[in-house]
Amino acid sequence: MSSLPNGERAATVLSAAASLAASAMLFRTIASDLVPGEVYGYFSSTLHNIFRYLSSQHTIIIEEFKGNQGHTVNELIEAAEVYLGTKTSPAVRKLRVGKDEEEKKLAVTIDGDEEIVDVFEDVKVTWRSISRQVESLGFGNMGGEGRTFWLEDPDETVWSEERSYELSFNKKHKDKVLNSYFPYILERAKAIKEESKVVKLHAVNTHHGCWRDAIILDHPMTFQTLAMDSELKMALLEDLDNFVKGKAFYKRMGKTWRRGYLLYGPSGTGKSSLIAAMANHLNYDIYDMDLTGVRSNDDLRLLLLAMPSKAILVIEDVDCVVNLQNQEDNEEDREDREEATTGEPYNPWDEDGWVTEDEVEAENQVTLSGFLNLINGLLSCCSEEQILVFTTNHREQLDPALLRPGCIDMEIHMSYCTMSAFKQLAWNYLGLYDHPLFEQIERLMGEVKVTPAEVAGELMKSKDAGVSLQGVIEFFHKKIEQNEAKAAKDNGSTKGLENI
Ligand SMILES: Nc1ncnc2c1ncn2[C@@H]1O[C@H](COP(=O)(O)OP(=O)(O)OP(=O)(O)O)[C@@H](O)[C@H]1O
Repeated sequence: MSSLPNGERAATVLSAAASLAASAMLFRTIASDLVPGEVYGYFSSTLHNIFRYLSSQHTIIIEEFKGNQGHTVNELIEAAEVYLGTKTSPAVRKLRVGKDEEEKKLAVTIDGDEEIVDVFEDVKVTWRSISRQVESLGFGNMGGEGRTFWLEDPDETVWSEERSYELSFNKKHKDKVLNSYFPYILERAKAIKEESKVVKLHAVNTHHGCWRDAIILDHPMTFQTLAMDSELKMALLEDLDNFVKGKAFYKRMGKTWRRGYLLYGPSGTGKSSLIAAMANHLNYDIYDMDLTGVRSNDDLRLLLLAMPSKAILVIEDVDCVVNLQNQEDNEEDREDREEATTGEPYNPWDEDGWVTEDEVEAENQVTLSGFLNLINGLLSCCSEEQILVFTTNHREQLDPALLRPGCIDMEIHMSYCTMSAFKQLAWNYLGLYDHPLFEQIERLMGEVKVTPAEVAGELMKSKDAGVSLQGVIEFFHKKIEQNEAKAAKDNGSTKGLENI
């Protein structure tokens, strides 16, 4: 046992440690001074390889940028960030949280130097996030997609953060990690982003023949709140879900991964509401195309090509596009008219042998058959996972070409309000399952047709269930009276005609 007092003993220990460190440094300096560089390098890399060989672990590094210039953001690092954001544990001390307007949920990512353990098919993978400050000349990076920026002065230097991930796992699983785990992460990250994305509505910019900047579709309608025949609703939901899962099926059949629906029924029966419910259910954006506003087949082609997958193309009131349906007949009429005016056979060529401007314009006009040819030809090879929805209030006026399978695969009749639809509306607006006045309403519903929109309008007038339902009953009576008055008037005018 030392007989030195405590203070002196500590001083002795410190001075011994200092001299040991100094000796180690001196030894390293002498070794690197005396041993030639190549030999020193050879030994150190051999030692490193021996350690690597002896270790059962394999390490993969995922860097933020890839490519020769190192300016292309690595897709895998972004996918890893999204994926690891769902794998955080209380042990992770630092997280980055953000949300942009186009996301429904918060985006969580790990920040700084952190470690996360993930298990994939019994393979334990340890992730380490590394962030380091790098000096860059002429361009800067603020981290993340598209955040590389060029500086005005190319000689200016900025410091920016560069992220990377280091994964380690048992080396016997190297193939599994490369061939199954990474593709799984890419898929999962895509799905996580899809779940979080908000639904948007795109409309055509008729001046420029392109899609306008989209707006967020904040439509509350869902299949839970939509009032329609419950069997039809179930059938449609099943059809949509089968479509989403049908990639392999469509590929096997050699068919384009696309499904067409026709929604028909009177105004106010919920066709637009159903489209919103479909978009919310699938989380697909809506591309609302007014075909009469599309100037030419060329514009139409570009618009269709610009539509991504997971999209719903909506052509509303397709019966009103009557000119479009008859455009080919109109074309013949135009030629006949010109022949009658000029008294000469119709000639599409000018005196220099060029096709006239009128002719070019007429040729380029959008027609229904042109539209159908485009979606069956061009779209079928350039797109997938798209839904076409046509709506009409007058199914009987549609061109039979449109109703052929391959264009419209399922027809959905949106009918006047039925009792089951009424109950759904009463639940939506008043939170009612049942009420003594329902019986009277059911009886009246057998006497007169009302649309769900009309019923919804009445139910909205009061929060008091009794007052609101009484309002619906009065509405029914008024409608019956109006119908009777109209029938009497029509009857009167027919009798009048008979007497002539
Ligand atoms: N089936 C329904 N379920 C729930 N609400 C409905 C339904 N039908 C109509 N409504 C209500 O009525 C409003 C108008 O309906 P919607 O625009 O969907 O009808 P529509 O058939 O598309 O009419 P239009 O043919 O005139 O475009 C909706 O915003 C909704 O509040």
